[in-house]
Amino acid sequence: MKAIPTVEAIGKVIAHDLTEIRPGEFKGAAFKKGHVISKKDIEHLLRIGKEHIYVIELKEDELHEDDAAVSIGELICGEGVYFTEPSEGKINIKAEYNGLLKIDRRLLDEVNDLGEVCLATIHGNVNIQKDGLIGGFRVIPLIISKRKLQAINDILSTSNKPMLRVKPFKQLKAAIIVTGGEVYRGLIEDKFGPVVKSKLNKYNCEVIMNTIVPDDIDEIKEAILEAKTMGAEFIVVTGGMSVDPDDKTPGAIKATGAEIIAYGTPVLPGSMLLVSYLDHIPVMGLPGCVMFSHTTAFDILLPRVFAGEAIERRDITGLGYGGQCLKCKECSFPICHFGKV
Ligand SMILES: Nc1nc2c(c(=O)[nH]1)N[C@H]1C(S)=C(S)[C@@H](COP(=O)(O)OP(=O)(O)OC[C@H]3O[C@@H](n4cnc5c(N)ncnc54)[C@H](O)[C@@H]3O)O[C@H]1N2
Ligand code: MOO
Repeated sequence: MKAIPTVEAIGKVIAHDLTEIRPGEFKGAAFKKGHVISKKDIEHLLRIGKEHIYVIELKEDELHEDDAAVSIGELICGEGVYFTEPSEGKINIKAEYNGLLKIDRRLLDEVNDLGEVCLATIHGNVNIQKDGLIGGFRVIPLIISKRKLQAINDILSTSNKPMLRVKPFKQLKAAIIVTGGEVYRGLIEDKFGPVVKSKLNKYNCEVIMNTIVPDDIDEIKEAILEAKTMGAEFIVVTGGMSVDPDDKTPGAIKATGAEIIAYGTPVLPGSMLLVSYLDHIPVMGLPGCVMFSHTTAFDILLPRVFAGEAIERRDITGLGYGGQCLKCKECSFPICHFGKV
């Protein structure tokens, strides 16, 4: 810190907040610590009685916190991610459009581990809305060494993908196949199809087939294969997922030749969910709880399906940590721990 005449301070960084009081009108910081003094500020500074001020002198290899935040924002924000103007050294990081938020956790941890920086985010793999807040970045001190910026750059260059990205959702054609003899015979009204449809509609999805079949392996299998022939890019089969003799859905999905990624997910509700791929088309078996519960394993996986991600076994088995829904009175998912790993 160094005291200099105010008239010589253009381009210098103010070392602490400077208070202005205009009786009956205003009391507060006229200039914040860290502010870079411009020509138009000089008159204002003199008006509040500052003929000399303490400034921080940036050395050749140092950066002001605002400049550091902008430089790092440019390094970490990839496709579909933008950041706001720095304010008090902090940028907010937001989504350019709706999509699946991807965060490289290793890069995030390594950057924070450097010290003197703070990069905080929400969890990844969630459906993020346009302009939704992804996180914030600031450097901890008022000035930071350019070497730190280089170190961050070095960490980020160990990956061929940016740390933060938003994958746009695809407009998939979907098929809903409702199983259950009681529904097929009209003993009860189908309540499952509409629940699934409304969940798919949130992703601008076109439902090209919506059919009801009895608990019969061949009929369910044929319906799945027909959906594929019709051009379905996502096939959902409801009901018949547990252990009763009439529960035929897992067997029927298998009989189509689909590769079963997981039958059973460590998620409650949603434990009996099945994820498979039939020639790269995701085919899911949905247990009764998806109709009954507000939020289940199905909601956790949907954004990934619509972003075109291939779901692997480890993606499913890793859901146990954070896989218990607390069934809050008002569901705030995805703004909760559910489905976050
Ligand atoms: N012994 C065990 N029993 C159950 C287990 C288990 O692990 N061991 N898991 C439970 C869990 S978890 C769930 S979830 C359900 C899964 O049920 P299913 O997917 O087999 O559902 P269904 O038996 O087909 O139906 C259950 C219930 O829901 C009604 N239903 C089904 N489809 C429709 C529809 N389209 N519209 C209206 N209502 C529908 C159906 O009539 C039944 O009442 O299994 C537990 N059991
Ligand atoms: O598939 Mo069930 O949730 O766990 O109710």
